[in-house]
Amino acid sequence: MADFAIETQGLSKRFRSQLAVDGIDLAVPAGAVFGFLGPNGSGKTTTIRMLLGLVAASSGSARVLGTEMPGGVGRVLPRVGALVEGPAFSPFLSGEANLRRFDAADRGAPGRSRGARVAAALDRVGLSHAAGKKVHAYSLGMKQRLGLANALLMPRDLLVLDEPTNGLDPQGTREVRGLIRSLADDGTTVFVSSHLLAEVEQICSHLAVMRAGRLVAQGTLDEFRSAGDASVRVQTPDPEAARAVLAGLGLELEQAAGADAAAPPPGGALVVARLDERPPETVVAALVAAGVRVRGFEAAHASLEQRFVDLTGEGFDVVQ
Ligand SMILES: Nc1ncnc2c1ncn2[C@@H]1O[C@H](COP(=O)(O)OP(=O)(O)OP(=O)(O)O)[C@@H](O)[C@H]1O
Repeated sequence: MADFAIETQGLSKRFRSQLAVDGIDLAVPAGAVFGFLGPNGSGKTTTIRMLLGLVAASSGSARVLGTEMPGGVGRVLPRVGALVEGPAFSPFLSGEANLRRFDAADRGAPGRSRGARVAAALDRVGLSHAAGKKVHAYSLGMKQRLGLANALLMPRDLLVLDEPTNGLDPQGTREVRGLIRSLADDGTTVFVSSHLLAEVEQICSHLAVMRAGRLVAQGTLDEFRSAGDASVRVQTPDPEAARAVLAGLGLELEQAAGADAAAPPPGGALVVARLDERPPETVVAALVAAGVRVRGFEAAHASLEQRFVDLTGEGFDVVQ
């Protein structure tokens, strides 16, 4: 198996005057749960469509499961489960009948075991109870689950999911997260796009961030977490003295979010400064040496959310 499940070089897509995807170099390690994050319109779906051979790239190259696309599409796609803009289900057939039709269209899927395969896929996405219901009576979330079940009919090496929790309620979202985790535990590489930071943060081992067609960052979740600016937060009854010590060390003081200078909390006021390269313990030592009473001390990197706002220039919907 290739080291990378997906690899692109300079992959671009132009729609008339608009460069929807602008020369991206993606590297999705085999076995990763890879979050493809970006605001609406940043080029995620267009990238996914190029990876699956649904739309031709304007320039650049893409390898999926070690095979050049779109040339290898016939060999690669049977190993890839995809959920992209919901498959075209027939509204007047039941969920089960729809899945049977999709399964029958897959030449690699043996007919004898079709019933068991369809039942297992429905069960995996929690739709067994609605198997016989016609799809036009499904809610958006149920249709989304059916799309997932379709992607899961056969064992896959790679799952490509475009906004898989779109339309799901919080319970459904949790279930899909759990499902993605269990698939990843089975060794499947999962490439999942989202505009919800909270969603990918909880399930992904790796992230890439898109902004206006460009890939602005990619790496492991841990790399993202430790890449942001760090700060120190000091809880003290001597805020003025603490500020003087921090400023004396050359650290830039920041406004403490939520701190109310007029009414310091019983534990003392919160003093926050941006940390440079020095180890945080040297800051504690300087505070103590200056006689500042330290009741609480925390050195932390900027939140992942702040990092994404910095990278994309806009906020993410972090509520889910
Ligand atoms: N077929 C098309 N013709 C013209 N422009 C398109 C086409 N498909 C996408 N675009 C444009 O390309 C840009 C990127 O769209 P894309 O759907 O890839 O973004 P996205 O990150 O998936 O956003 P969303 O989360 O809203 O789906 C958008 O400005 C979109 O309007």
